[in-house]
Amino acid sequence: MHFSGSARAADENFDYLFKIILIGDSNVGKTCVVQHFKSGVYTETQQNTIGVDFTVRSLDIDGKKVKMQVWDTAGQERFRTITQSYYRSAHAAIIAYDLTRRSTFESVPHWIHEIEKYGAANLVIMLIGNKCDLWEKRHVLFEDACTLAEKYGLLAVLETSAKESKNIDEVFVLMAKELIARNSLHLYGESALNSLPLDSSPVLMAQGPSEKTHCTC
Ligand SMILES: Nc1nc2c(ncn2[C@@H]2O[C@H](COP(=O)(O)OP(=O)(O)OP(=O)(O)O)[C@@H](O)[C@H]2O)c(=O)[nH]1
Ligand SMILES: [Mg+2]
Repeated sequence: MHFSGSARAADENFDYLFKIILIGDSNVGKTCVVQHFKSGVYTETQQNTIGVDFTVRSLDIDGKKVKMQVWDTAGQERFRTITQSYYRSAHAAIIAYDLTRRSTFESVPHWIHEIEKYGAANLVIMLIGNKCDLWEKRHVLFEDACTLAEKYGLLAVLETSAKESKNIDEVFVLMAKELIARNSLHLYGESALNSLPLDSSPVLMAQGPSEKTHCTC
């Protein structure tokens, strides 16, 4: 198990700390997504993750410092018992599939059941379809992902590309905003309800924030 995050003293000042677990089948690109989020860099070949890797990046959301602690888990079956032990203390989960491999999308309900089994109640769940740069090899329609997200009450579906820098920061910013909103609700009770959107349907982003229904990447 590797721990790649550093906890320097300067990093200890923050308004919010959120722990996010990143799950999904092996080779869907979880590590590439996290590395891009951390450093803005895409590295072509990754080693399969062993156990769980730990990454931290702070975001500025409306003037608040939000520390995002991301647990990049191994998708390989043999590490399941290790990764399952991380669900309990996560605030949110991101499930990744590879939109060029249908089987990785068909595994998504399995990953949702894992969250229900091992995670805290009402964990925020987001779905990402990675490798949208390979649109010619697409085997999962964005519409199918939206249907699944609605069925399971997920927060959002975004199609991403770690390779071509598409929607990576958007995933984590959207998650941070949702967690801040929920945290405010917890702290301030019903008055905070007024600041939340009433529509609970998933946020759907095929590529950019302005394109909500189809993928052109
Ligand atoms: N074309 C393309 N390839 C990608 C993208 N993201 C990752 N890959 C490639 O997909 C392969 C798997 O990426 P990883 O990030 O190691 O996959 P993982 O989900 O972390 O796999 P495990 O650690 O085994 O769970 C690598 O060869 C990457 O270069 C992407 O956005 N586009
Ligand atoms: Mg990995």
